[in-house]
Order: sequence, then C-alpha cells, then structure tokens
Amino acid sequence: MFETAPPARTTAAQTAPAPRLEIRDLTRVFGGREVVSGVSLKVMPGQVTCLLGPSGCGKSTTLRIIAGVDRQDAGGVYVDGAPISEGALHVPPESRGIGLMFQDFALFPHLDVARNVGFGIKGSKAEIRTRVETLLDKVGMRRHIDRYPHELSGGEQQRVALARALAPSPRILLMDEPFSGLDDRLRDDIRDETLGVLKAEGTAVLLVTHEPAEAMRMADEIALMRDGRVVQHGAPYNIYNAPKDREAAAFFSDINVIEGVVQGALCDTPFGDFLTPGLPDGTEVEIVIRPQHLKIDFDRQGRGPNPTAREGTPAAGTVERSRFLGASSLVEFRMDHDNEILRASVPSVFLPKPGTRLWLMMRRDRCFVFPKRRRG
Ligand SMILES: Nc1ncnc2c1ncn2[C@@H]1O[C@H](COP(=O)(O)OP(=O)(O)OP(=O)(O)O)[C@@H](O)[C@H]1O
Repeated sequence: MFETAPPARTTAAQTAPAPRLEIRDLTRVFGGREVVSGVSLKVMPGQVTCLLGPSGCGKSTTLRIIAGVDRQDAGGVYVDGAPISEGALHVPPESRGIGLMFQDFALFPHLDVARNVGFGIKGSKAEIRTRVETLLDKVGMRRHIDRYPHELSGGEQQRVALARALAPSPRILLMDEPFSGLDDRLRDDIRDETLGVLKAEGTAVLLVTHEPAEAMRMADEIALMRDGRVVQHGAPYNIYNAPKDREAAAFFSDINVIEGVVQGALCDTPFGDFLTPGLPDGTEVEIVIRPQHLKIDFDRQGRGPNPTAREGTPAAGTVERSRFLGASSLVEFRMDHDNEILRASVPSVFLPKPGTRLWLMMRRDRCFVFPKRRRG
C-alpha cells in the first residue's frame, strides 16, 4: 500500500513542445485532380524541413496553402498547436506570422536596401534601424545599406531578400526555390550563409526545392513528395541510405538496377544470392545499387576475385567508357551476362581503357531490394 500517491508520470507526448508548424491531411483539388493529397508534416522551431520532389508534384501548392494565399479542400494548418486554417477558419496571410521568400518575390525597386529590409517591421525609427543593421550584418550586406536593388548582383539581392523576410522575426519562414536564380558556386555559398542565419534566428523553415543536393545540404528533415503525396520523410542520411522504393533511390543519384525472381526467400543473380525476406516465390524484384557502391576488381586470367559474404559473387564485364568527373571517375561496363550497362563510380582518378576486362561486385549492405512495380 502506498502511504502517499506515487508521483504522476509524464509521458513524452505531455512534455514535447508543439511543432512550430504542422499540417495535417492537407488536400487540394484542381479540376477534379488531387494535386496535394493528404499531406501531413511537422516543423519544430529552429528546424529546416525541405519539401523535395519533381516539378508538378504539389510542393508550391502546399506552401501557398500554408502561407494562406490558397485554400485547402481538406485538412488543417497549425502554428504552435493552434489552428490557423481548418474548416471555416482561415486566418488571412498577413496575420499568420509567416515570412515568405519566394523566387518571384522581388525586392521593391524604388526602395533602397535599408527601406526594403525595414518595410515589414513595426517599431520606432531607431528600433527599425537597429534591426535592419543587425540583419544586414548577418547576411554580410551592411556596407550596401544605401544601395538600390538594381545596383546589386543576384546573390546580393538574395541576401537582402533573406534579411527582409526575417526582419519581422517570423516564427515560420516559407522558402520556394529561393536559390534557383543563382549560379552554382554562388548558390552553395549563399545556401550555407542562409542556413547559418536561419539557425541563429531559430526560425522554423519549410523550404521547397526540386534539387536533392539542395535538400541534402539544407535540411534537418526531408519530406519527399511524389504525385501530391509525401512518400518518405526523415533525416537526409536516412532517406538517402534507406530509400522506400526505386524511385526514391533514383531521385538522389544515378542507380543501377538488376532484376530477378524470388525463389525460397532468395533471388539468384549473376552477382550471387540476395535475401528477399517476406517476399513470396515468383515475386519479380529489382535490386538497386548506387554507382559508388559497386566494387571494381581486376581480371585474373579470366577469373575474378573470390566470392565473399559481404560482396557476393563477382560478375565480369568490359569497359565501355570511362570519364573523369573531378572528385570521382565514372566507369561504364557492358556486362557479360545480359549485355546491359552498369555504372561504377570510384573516388579520384581511375580511367580504364574501353575494352578492358574487369569484374564488379555488389556490397550487400548497400543494396536495396524492392518488389518490381508495373510502371505506366
Ligand atoms: N491554380 C491552379 N489551377 C489548376 N492547376 C493548378 C493550379 N496550381 C497548380 N496547379 C497544378 O497542380 C500541380 C502541382 O503544382 P505545384 O506548383 O504545386 O507543383 P510543384 O511541385 O511546386 O512544381 P514546380 O517545382 O514545377 O513549381 C501541377 O500539375 C499544376 O499544374
């Protein structure tokens, strides 16, 4: 018997803070077609989530609904646990405390940098000036405070646009392809700088992009979208290393695919057996491996290396082409067993001549086995 009541247990759900931004089962129909279909996700304060997917998959529509410039047909949008759009409730865009940085949200051409950044801030003249200067310091643009947009480069304009979006201290920032107008080198720098500023401000960010490299570089979490749905959600490392299906794997890099049929929980291929747990006999499967995980070995008078548990059986092929890509080399093989091409990538310089006989092995811990889907 307890003399006094035992201390109440707190569950993780009770102690966990509400997500800064949450969307639940968001659906949007255009012309009878669900372009956004039951999308749910959460963004915590200080976290960057990337909505990643091919053109037309519904990313921008999702963002527009969260911003309040479009309206969902079903589902809700919540900030710090409270609805801002749900059923008949629709908080107007300007009252949502959400900042926007869209590709086509140009700076005001007739205002200088200081007035562009200070545009949405409330407070005394001195307070506004201090906030503007602090932000311009953060984005490295303080010395251009008196310039006009046409006097700035694309990258400089982007930095000012970031400062402007952050000026009212939004709890949430929505970014739609914000770096797409910039050339490659500049883009990497600006992405890194932007990430630093966003983290320092503690803003919850939902960033839309169709570029996997951008999502990998920027995101704490990636929500991978396809045909209006989130098909996979997780940290970049997990999505890259444990893709849900062949398409998810292919979205992040070139892939090689070997086909086979399940027999006795195994699929027998020229590269040896692959485990296919849970798949019934006769299931057609696709074994997917990224080029950097194919191992190349030398020909030993018509024989390859000995099979191993880790890398299976070697299969022979002939080099068709090899190219130096800077950080790595890409070698294309025409395989003996089916006359198809496989691509292997090797760090640094490895450029075997066309016609060279070599052997390939597949690292078992780097292969993904998926049931084959009929593609329309
Ligand atoms: N106002 C609209 N009326 C009809 N269809 C629309 C409307 N807005 C978007 N769509 C359609 O909805 C689908 C999703 O569009 P959305 O702009 O959300 O895609 P996205 O993933 O952002 O693509 P992108 O990367 O090319 O911008 C597309 O097929 C698009 O044509």
